[in-house]
Amino acid sequence: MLITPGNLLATINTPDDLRKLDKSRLPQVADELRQFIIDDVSVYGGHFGASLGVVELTVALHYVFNTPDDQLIWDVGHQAYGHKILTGRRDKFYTNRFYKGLSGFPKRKESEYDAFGVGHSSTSISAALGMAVASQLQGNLKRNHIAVIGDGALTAGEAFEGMNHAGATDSNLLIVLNDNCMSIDPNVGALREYLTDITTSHTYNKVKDEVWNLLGKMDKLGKTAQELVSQVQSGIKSSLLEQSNLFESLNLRYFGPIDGHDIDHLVSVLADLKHIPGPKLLHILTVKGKGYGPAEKDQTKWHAPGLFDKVTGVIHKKIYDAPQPPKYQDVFGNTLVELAEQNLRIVGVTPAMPSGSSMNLMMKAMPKRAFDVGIAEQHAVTFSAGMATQGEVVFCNIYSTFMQRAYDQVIHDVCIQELPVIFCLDRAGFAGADGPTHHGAYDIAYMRCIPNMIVAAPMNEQELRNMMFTAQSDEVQQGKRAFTIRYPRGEGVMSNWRTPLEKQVVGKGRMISDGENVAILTIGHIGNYAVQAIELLAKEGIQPAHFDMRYVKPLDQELLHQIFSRFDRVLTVEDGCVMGGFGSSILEFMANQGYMARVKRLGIPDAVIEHGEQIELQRECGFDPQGIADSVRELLFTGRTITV
Ligand SMILES: Cc1ncc(C[n+]2csc(CCOP(=O)(O)OP(=O)(O)O)c2C)c(N)n1
Ligand SMILES: CC(=O)[C@@H](O)[C@H](O)COP(=O)(O)O
Ligand SMILES: [Mg+2]
Repeated sequence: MLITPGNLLATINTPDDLRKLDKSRLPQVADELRQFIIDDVSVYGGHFGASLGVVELTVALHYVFNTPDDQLIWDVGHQAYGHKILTGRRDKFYTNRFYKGLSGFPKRKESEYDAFGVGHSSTSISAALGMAVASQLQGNLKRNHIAVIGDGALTAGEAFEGMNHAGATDSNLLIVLNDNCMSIDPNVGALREYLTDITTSHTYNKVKDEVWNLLGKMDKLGKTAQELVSQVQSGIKSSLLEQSNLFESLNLRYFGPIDGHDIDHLVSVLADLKHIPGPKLLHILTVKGKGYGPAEKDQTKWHAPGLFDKVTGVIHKKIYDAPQPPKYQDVFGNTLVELAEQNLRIVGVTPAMPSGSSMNLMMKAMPKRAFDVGIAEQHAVTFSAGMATQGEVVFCNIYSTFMQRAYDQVIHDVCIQELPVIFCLDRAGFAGADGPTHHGAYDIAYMRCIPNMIVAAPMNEQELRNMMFTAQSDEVQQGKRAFTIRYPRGEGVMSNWRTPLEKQVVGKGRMISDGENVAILTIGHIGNYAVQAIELLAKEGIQPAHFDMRYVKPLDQELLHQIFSRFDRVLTVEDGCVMGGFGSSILEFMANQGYMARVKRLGIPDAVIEHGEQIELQRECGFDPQGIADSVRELLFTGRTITV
């Protein structure tokens, strides 16, 4: 179903159409754009509040700057729906985040207006600076390079690395700081306090007024904006602006704060800034969810609300006849609180995903022992390591994809120092509609090669609880190895999941069902698909055996010896990259032990797998229940696959 645009929006197929309009018509464009986003997301889903908050900014940027020649980069990109709609993708927008449809994030392959692919936060400044420096090297001094970054994304180290470098250049870079005082959950940390102070400080507002007054007189005075700005700045040389403005201290000219919903003012300010060379930062204040009451009120819930009734603001909930399994994240959150009540040394750490990881349960129950550290995965890991040196039992929960940011910290700060930090990697496997930037594809491969690291994956909720229980036990903590537990986005399989906690033997797998001719070895939740595949095969009289290995590292060697002495056809299944993953670990075992067998490995291939529902992507990669059954048939009835 196409969403019907308003009359004016319907005439805008590219930013060129927008730029032909009189400035007085821009508020109408913004209103229609906002309505279009509400209409679309209510029916098709996706990220919501962030895009509503930057509607005016989006229109103003495309109006003032000469996109796509001017390079516009949206940090994270979850707020770029308006940008997509104005840049030729309005009629396809109903496919946003669907299998084979538009990506939910800017993507270079999708449009020339998407200057840089995003999804993970805080890359925009570095990328825009790289482009700006390249433009300089190529003699193009006119091109503008704009990074739009949120206050949440600004908490990450990479944003500061970019600003630190930018301030030492004369590159043509504009950073627009979109400050809405929110990350997904409320933004945290000293920087948030600083931005609030700067927003409310009389001194800054006075300075800001002086700058804008002068810029406003630019035409009459016949001076260049550059001259005027330096005039203002030299006038206040030793003032508070230079001494204590964080951005000024980094050599970025600071402008603002201004109202990011006043489109008229935004356009004038951006038009002025366009003529000011060098690195500069415009601080705008916006409201996440702007223009849609419920989203303004509960900004966390409306970050990505799912489908909703746009008139009543009621978010649709699926109705089931029977109790449904909980999400893995909730099993994690509840079990953590349960464990922390008994073990007073337990602490929790999340980098900016309290709701997404359900760490918010512990933050609420034990506010002093659970920490949201901002979008700062590297810091989260080293901070955890620091606490572990003092005997704290740390559960550091990071989405698998975001843990990629903190790889050095895992090796250098945790494993080399033999610190038993517990990493709970949520969203392991396909993330679904968020797509390749968010798939948790690589964690098995990147964790299992690190010394002093245990890697486990639960097949169900009970297993997750038991793995958490095991990881925090004195015996395992004293073993001085880090402990990774990976589990997927979404629901488990047990409606009655509050099972008694039982300690596991680290590195022990289990047989799920016995069979003949083929052994299926699985790791984690995907083992449930093997169970379904076996049910399908049973109808044909085929009965493979199934083993849930539980631990990728250490592998259950005893069980593997039993398996390879009985089976010469083996299928491994994982919801992670095949290269270097669980299946590879089985091949290594075979090579080391001298076993010969036909082995087929199912998992995520060496390719970028796009977005779609998890099951669609698993099907594409051949490890949905049907695909697993097909592979068993292939091992049984067709030629060789892999021989070691
Ligand atoms: C490296 C990384 N960590 C975590 C996330 C998850 N995440 C996506 S948006 C977001 C909040 C961003 O806040 P902000 O930049 O202020 O943008 P807003 O949503 O407020 O517009 C977070 C934590 C991410 N995309 N990348
Ligand atoms: C844009 C971003 O990175 C997050 O909003 C992400 O989409 C959250 O994913 P979940 O919905 O799985 O928590
Ligand atoms: Mg924000």
